[in-house]
Amino acid sequence: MLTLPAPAKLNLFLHVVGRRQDGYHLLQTVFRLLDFSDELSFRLRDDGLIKLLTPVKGVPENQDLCVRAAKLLKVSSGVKLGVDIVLKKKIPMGGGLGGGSSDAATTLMALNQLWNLNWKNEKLLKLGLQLGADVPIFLFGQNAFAEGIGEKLTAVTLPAAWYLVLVPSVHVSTAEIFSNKELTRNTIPIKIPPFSIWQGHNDLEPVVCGAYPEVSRSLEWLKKLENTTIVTMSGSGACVFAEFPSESEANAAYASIPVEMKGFVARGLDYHPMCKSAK
Ligand SMILES: C[C@](O)(CO)[C@H](O)COP(=O)(O)OP(=O)(O)OC[C@H]1O[C@@H](n2ccc(N)nc2=O)[C@H](O)[C@@H]1O
Ligand SMILES: Nc1ncnc2c1ncn2[C@@H]1O[C@H](COP(=O)(O)OP(=O)(O)OP(=O)(O)O)[C@@H](O)[C@H]1O
Repeated sequence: MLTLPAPAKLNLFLHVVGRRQDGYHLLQTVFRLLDFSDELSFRLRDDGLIKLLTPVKGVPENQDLCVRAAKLLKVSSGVKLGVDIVLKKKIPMGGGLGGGSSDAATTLMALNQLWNLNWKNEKLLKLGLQLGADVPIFLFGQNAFAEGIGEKLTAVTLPAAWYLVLVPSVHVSTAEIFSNKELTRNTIPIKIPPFSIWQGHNDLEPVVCGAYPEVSRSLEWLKKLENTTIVTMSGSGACVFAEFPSESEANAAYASIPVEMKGFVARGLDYHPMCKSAK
């Protein structure tokens, strides 16, 4: 068994700067990888079948992003092998933390190894984008400024930081938020680095807060905390987070969350845990 992590991400800001003709939105965002991961295990099969031994509740096996990733790589590479996958989910689903996309990226990297394909990272990145706009960042393997629909990536160095992430108990559909009439799509594009991560905002946040009062309440609660450097929503929500310069400040804030709120503290990473540079 090959066991590997699939980390979560945060969008430190998320600007919607336009819309493509196919309806996809042009974004500018900074992705930060988190020390908070799903765990995937892979066992080679020589009968060519792709099996998820631990189906996720509510997600049919053939729609699970790791199964879709494995099937796409199998068809694209023409390999005759298969795989058994065991997925231990920890990242909240539909939370804006990119869990499904990260599972897909880890699957692509694992099978590239297990099936001896030796595909270059760039080729995997292109394939990954077919599965979702958030897949490329996990294959890129380090914090990045992203443009386009999330696939034009420039590495960025971010300060050490800890995050208190609140997980409202609502599921937000990314497609629904992007298609909302109230969404503004005209934030003025910023120049590629240098820029300040602290001066950004998330254009999807007012739309999600309008539709889901629990997200709004969680955000308001975070905004009252002291010593935060960023307070915003990640991706299309529902998760919201506060950034702190130290672990003790993040833990102190976590200790004070009201009983009805759920969350966790995680350290910001510099690299994906599967990246050589991370070791
Ligand atoms: C909001 C973010 O999480 C920010 O990182 C991503 O842009 C979303 O990435 P994702 O979850 O991988 O999204 P996808 O599975 O590619 O797209 C889901 C749906 O969201 C909408 N969508 C997504 C990304 C984008 N740049 N513009 C869009 O309009 C499209 O309607 C699409 O059908
Ligand atoms: N392995 C998987 N893990 C989580 N969700 C999956 C998986 N495979 C498919 N899905 C589907 O994808 C949807 C979005 O999942 P995910 O947890 O990646 O959302 P998200 O964090 O909001 O994504 P993003 O930040 O990329 O918008 C889920 O509601 C689920 O139906």
